[in-house]
Amino acid sequence: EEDEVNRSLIQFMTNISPGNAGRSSNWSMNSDPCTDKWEGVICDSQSKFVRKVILDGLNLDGILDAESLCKVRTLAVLSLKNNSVVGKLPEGISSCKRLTHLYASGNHFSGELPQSLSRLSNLKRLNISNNNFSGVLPDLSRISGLISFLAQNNQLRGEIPKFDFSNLQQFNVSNNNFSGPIPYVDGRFSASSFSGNPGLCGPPLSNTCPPSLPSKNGSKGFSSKQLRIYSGYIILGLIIVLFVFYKLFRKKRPKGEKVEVIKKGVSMESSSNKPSSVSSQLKTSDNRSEYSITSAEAGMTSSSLTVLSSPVVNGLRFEDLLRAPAELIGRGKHGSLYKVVLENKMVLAVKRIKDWGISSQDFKRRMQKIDQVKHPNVLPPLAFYCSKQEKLLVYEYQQNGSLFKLLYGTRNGEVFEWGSRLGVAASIAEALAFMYSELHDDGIAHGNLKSTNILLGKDMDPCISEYGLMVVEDQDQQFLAQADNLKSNGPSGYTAYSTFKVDVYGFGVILLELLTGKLVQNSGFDLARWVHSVVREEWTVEVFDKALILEGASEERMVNLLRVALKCINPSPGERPTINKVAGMINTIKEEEERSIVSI
Ligand SMILES: Nc1ncnc2c1ncn2[C@@H]1O[C@H](COP(=O)(O)OP(=O)(O)OP(=O)(O)O)[C@@H](O)[C@H]1O
Repeated sequence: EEDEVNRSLIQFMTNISPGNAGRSSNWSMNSDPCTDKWEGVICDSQSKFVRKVILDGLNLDGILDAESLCKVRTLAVLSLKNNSVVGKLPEGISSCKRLTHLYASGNHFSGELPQSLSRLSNLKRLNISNNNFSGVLPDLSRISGLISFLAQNNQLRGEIPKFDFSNLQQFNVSNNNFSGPIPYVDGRFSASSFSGNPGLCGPPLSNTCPPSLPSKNGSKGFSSKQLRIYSGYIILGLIIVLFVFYKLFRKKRPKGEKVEVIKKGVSMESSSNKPSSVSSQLKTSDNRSEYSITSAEAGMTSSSLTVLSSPVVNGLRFEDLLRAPAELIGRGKHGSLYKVVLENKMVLAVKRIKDWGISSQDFKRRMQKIDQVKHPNVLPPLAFYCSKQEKLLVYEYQQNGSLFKLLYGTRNGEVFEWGSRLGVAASIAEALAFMYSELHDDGIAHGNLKSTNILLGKDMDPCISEYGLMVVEDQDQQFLAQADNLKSNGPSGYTAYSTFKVDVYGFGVILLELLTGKLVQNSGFDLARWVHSVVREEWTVEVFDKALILEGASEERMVNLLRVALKCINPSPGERPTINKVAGMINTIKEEEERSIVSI
């Protein structure tokens, strides 16, 4: 494999300097790029893996052969500043999956940027300024970790993608042919980042955008906002009519009959005789079920669905949920999860909670409390339904799956590299610290923290789901029993306090999973014990995920994170650090990591 790296690098060099201009002298097949210190090649501290290729200002006048270069799978930094490289930035650049820094400024690159560029999910800095690039930009806003994008002095056109400007430290697209409104830049960038694009408008430039054209299928002069308002009235009217019908209708029904939602194979706990008015229409295919309910019941039940503050599902009604096709996608200890596709194509995840002895009032209060605390890395509940028999929670469905799947599923050749893992750990810890600071007095912790409950958002940002839905997992039963004893004659809320400590344990297990890539089945205990036993022998790389070692991740920082994990899974809850402390420790590691990368 080493030979392959040598051959690939030399092939790359041959293509980028066909006339031998500026070719570094000591690249040859019978030497080693790391130990023989090839000019422009920088390796990891143990001289095992090529990390950076830096060939600035060498009059290179060939093409960028990404296919060869990207065979060096450990490459993180490519810098070709101020040469005369020609041709396109090739589609194959996306095979350099670990690339964090790509500097191509000051060359003669031309043509469109490849769409595949947006798949370089680990990219932090991208500089393509001072070239002849043309065409529209790929959707680089998908790269969530991007902190610098410099593209000034090209001939790029089209609209500027909706970057998350709050994450960007550097941004410049001046002197191109971009057009249309500038996305909201959060006051972070000035006109100079956008100037020299005659078609661009809106702040921070001083020209205002022309009013947008009315839509073609002209709704007789209604704006979409007006339309929404009017349709809201119509829906409200319908609900009132339904309600009146329901009142009239109910008088004729025998007393005591309960309305029930019946789903495939899962009949409701409360009564076994199905009321005649409920038809249960079930599809036979596995895992698919359809709820069905008569309009009279729909009229009644709609009043019990509480839609929370998120604007995403404005006007959602219980009937909408019942009518939509629902697919069972998980049946856990605490209930089942359905994927529900609404008529308007919106996809929801509906959690049906099993056996939770909480009163409706307490449940409501709890959900409303949680709804008031918002953090970008915590999936907010959109709505909940609560009756004696049934507790449902509605979330937005997350297409990108869970951390569990990312770690253990088939990865399609995607790498989940060290920097991203560290980022995930830091984001979750920070989000938890924030939630706790807001919800501590109410004693609402997560309660069921594990990698299936860490979902990945659109930009692969981690998102904690099912916050506050559960009370406490098993592993601390002993401690909880003690806590309960204390509680009966001690300060109230002690159990709640312990729930936060249980979360810290759960978080520690997630850290272990990130570090080892090993499966923690249901208990989490085996992995913890195994790690302890390996670590007792001596600090060793045995425990770490092979992929991390191969990538050349810093052993020192992995060990530091392992130390944090071990503190979190301390068998005695009182000894575990607070999540604030944990977040602080992880951030320190992350800062060290970032310093080590940026220092080129
Ligand atoms: N909002 C969502 N969008 C997409 N997938 C989700 C969503 N919520 C959960 N999932 C995924 O669906 C699967 C089933 O979820 P469920 O919550 O039933 O399982 P669990 O977390 O293992 O069990 P439990 O929470 O009951 O202990 C999990 O793999 C989870 O990652």
